Amino acid sequence: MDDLAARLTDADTQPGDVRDRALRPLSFTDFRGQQKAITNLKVYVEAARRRGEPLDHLLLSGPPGLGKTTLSQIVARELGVNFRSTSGPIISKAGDLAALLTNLEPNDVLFIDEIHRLNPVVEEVLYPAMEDYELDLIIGEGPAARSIKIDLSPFTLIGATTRAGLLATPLRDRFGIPVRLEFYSKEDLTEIVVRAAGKLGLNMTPDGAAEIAGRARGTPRVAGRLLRRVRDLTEHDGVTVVDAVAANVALNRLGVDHLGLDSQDMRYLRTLCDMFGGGPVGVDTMGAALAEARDALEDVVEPYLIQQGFLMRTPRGRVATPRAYEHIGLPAPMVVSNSEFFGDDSLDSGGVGDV
Ligand SMILES: Nc1ncnc2c1ncn2[C@@H]1O[C@H](COP(=O)(O)OP(=O)(O)OP(=O)(O)O)[C@@H](O)[C@H]1O
Ligand SMILES: [Mg+2]
Repeated sequence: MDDLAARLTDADTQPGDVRDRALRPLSFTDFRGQQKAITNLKVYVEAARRRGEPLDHLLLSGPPGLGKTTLSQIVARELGVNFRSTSGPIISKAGDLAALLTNLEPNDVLFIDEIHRLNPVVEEVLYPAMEDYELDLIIGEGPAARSIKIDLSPFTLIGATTRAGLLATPLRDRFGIPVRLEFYSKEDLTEIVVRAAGKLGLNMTPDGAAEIAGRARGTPRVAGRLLRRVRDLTEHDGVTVVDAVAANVALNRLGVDHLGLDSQDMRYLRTLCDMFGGGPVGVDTMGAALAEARDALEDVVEPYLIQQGFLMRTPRGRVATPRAYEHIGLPAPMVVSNSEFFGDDSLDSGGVGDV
């Protein structure tokens, strides 16, 4: 396969994405989608600002590229406070966190990205800080060790995570405002693309934007990346107005089909349906057939195929759905019984190595 890490359709951030910063919405008004979450957040932010108090601690969770970092910056800006940013794996010692916290001004936002990757020792320090704006630190070692308390300015912690399930319960419970970001509708993504095209100075029709939105896997980061590539290709071809036809031509050249599947996805589905009769087949076998690591398939290729109903993970291995056959233009096999899909009860995932 081509380099999985450099896929156009990958929701995770890539080195080229730094240019996206120019496209970042800077206010609630600029931010499209996530209607429910935004409506509530606006009310809380407004209330906190009016009272001159810090906003309650906010936990943003959801898949990569949906706007957690963007939204955190917007919240700080709308609150009119400083935005200090760090990330779970960077804070290795309690002292590092203490330094960050003691440098905050009243009501500032401290943003901790990938908060599920905080060191447990650091996490312990965070609890009293979040609850009472107090630091409990142990200075020294052995008999000379003593504990000291330091008062902190009131602040708002914004945690972001793609894996909310990995957060320790005591930490999760200390966030007054949990917000889960959802995949974007095609309509919202279309608006996002229209706006971003405007910022890039690209003459794009709403139809053209909708073509990109439909293939962006519900993810603004992917939409932005596709938009930039479409701009490159159409500019090169001397296209002055990017309408649906022009966008379509460019996207097909990029190898992203109308459902957002790229050549790697198609190769996965063809291998599963053609070579292995639609499964069930173990993921290690799929990995060997495609010359890919199991992890890469599980984390990078399969989630979107499952979400789109092309693939099922069963105790006996991967199984293609009729929709997968339809999409790659092969006749689906006759009826497959339930037991074939779900395997035997005794074959629980623990018992089968290659699932
Ligand atoms: N609602 C939105 N409207 C417009 N652009 C958006 C929106 N949400 C995200 N974006 C754009 O998508 C890109 C990715 O957003 P962001 O970095 O905030 O995602 P994230 O959830 O923090 O991802 P990760 O989990 O990888 O940290 C950014 O370039 C941002 O400008
Ligand atoms: Mg982020």
